[in-house]
Amino acid sequence: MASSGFKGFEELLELVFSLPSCGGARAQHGLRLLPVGALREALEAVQCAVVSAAGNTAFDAYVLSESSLFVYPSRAVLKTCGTTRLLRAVPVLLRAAGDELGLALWSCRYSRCSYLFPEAQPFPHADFADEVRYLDGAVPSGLRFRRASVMPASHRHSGQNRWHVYAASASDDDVTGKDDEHADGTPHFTVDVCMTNQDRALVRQFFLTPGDGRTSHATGEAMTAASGLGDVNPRSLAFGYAFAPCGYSMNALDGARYATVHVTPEDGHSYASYERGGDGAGALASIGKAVAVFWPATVSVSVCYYGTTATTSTEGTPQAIAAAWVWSAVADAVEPLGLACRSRAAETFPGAMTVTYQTFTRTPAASLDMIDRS
Ligand SMILES: C[S@@+](CC[C@H](N)C(=O)[O-])C[C@H]1O[C@@H](n2cnc3c(N)ncnc32)[C@H](O)[C@@H]1O
Repeated sequence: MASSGFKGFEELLELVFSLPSCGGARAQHGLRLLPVGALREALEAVQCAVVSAAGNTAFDAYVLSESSLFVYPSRAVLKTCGTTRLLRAVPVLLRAAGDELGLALWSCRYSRCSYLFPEAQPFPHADFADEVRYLDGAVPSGLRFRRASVMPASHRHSGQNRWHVYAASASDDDVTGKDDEHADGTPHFTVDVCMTNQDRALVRQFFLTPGDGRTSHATGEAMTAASGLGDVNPRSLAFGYAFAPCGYSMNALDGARYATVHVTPEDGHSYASYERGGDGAGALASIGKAVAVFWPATVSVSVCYYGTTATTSTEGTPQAIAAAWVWSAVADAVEPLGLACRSRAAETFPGAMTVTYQTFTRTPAASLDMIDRS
């Protein structure tokens, strides 16, 4: 943990592998067949550990001491925070997937917001240029389409949060056909919400009560229900975990869709994140509910989606969705909570991936009464 407090914004890594086309267990279960020892080695390199695990027919979900890991047959999504070294997992996972399962990397995506305490980060995380160099050296040369960017391109003011994205792909076409989530036609869409300066009374719910003799899982479950987080994605099965003396992490599973929430409630550097991967409409609709749980003074929302499969025309054919449509859907979810959009950006990356980024701050006229908690 950073000496100046928990660092807030997490970093997110998504690795997508090509599954064998010949059928069999490796094609069906892919990365889910990785030995426990390989996952442990990757997490040791990152300097975090599993505190809780769950799974369904589509994927495995792990709550970590520092955030979360999701393992699908062809995809690993690793989110970490604090002073972990997320990128150290890349060579370990690539080697294990190749040696143990014969799987080759198809695409890599890394993203993060500006750090609250960049000086507390270990190499290569203190500087985005170092992170990009590290990733360029770690991913196979066959991923020849590569791009790194910081959004928005220019600062409006010092201290403005910006979204850092690196993507590398074996193809410049839409990669979603490689993704197990698409086997059932579900489009690939990830929403990342970062919230700071939450309402103090609301985040007090994520402190343990002195003398509470329950387990971290039981208290986490109670926090999920009491905070309203359990209603954000009501169809999903949520696994909450309470840290001592405060802090909360939760993974939720709903078919091939995941959601994850991480809360640092300490005064002075309070932070919460909400991420949901899966279908576009459901993910966008859930943003407002997640923000309402924390009522933060500042919010940033990043949406990542793949070009041609995110929506369907009236004729039933896939069509690209415009970044402007995503901006407007995000604003419709967040602005009724008394937050106003301060900046927005959109860029395309290898693999026909589009990333949008918007920042919002609470308006002077906003009040908690604007939130419908029914
Ligand atoms: C739930 S994690 C979420 C991290 C979040 N992504 C961040 O960077 O702020 C952090 C919260 O759990 C608390 N915590 C307590 N023990 C912890 C531990 N062993 N590892 C990580 N966090 C711990 C921290 O004080 C903090 O409030």
